[in-house]
Amino acid sequence: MDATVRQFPNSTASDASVERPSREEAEAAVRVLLRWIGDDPDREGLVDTPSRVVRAYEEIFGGYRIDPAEALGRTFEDVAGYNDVVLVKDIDFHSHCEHHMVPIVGKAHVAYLPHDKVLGLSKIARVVDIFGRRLQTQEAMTQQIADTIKDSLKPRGVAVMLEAEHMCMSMRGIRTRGSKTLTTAFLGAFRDDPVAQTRFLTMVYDRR
Ligand SMILES: Nc1nc2c(ncn2[C@@H]2O[C@H](COP(=O)(O)OP(=O)(O)OP(=O)(O)O)[C@@H](O)[C@H]2O)c(=O)[nH]1
Ligand SMILES: [Zn+2]
Repeated sequence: MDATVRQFPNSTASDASVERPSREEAEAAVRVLLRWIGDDPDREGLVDTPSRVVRAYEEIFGGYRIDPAEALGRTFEDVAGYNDVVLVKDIDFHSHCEHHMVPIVGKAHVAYLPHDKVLGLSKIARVVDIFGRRLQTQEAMTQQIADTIKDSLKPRGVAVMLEAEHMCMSMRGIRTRGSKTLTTAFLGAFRDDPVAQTRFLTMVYDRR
């Protein structure tokens, strides 16, 4: 493994030191898949495809090499005593399901109740992007976003909702088109307070 590449596994159950194959090995694996689907990896249109796919994977799955807690960056305290909910909604995200490695496409809505300090707004979208660029289940991704904000910022509460279409359900398998899966994680002050949860959902669904 390239020792200069830091990796952050997507589960506490997996090992960060899992050996990383070389780029050549990864490209050879793509050639095998091209043959498996019935195409000819040596035809002109496909000769560069293995290297393109590996480069694309570096980007699409780049979230394993970024520490989400670090990405949240600095906090700000000078917000004139603002202490109410902060919601960033309609954050577009792409991920890939860990069962079929095909896309999950959706929106994330992330809110927290500050405890004296706030986050840079873009950093919330960055955390969504980092977890999205790993193999995921929607449930795990929802919980990971909430836990990262809770652990780094120590706010009074965190609420996360993801709504997404799973291409493994629309392109293949059951082939349901357009169905959406909704998942929520409510932590701290949101956890046992239906009023706070309803307020979050009202703010998310207010489309004016
Ligand atoms: N809970 C959960 N399930 C997911 C997610 N993404 C995909 N799945 C499901 O993972 C399951 C895998 O089921 P399996 O029976 O092992 O695989 P499969 O034969 O390909 O299943 P089908 O999709 O029903 O054809 C499917 O029901 C998928 O819909 C996710 O984010 N969360
Ligand atoms: Zn799937």
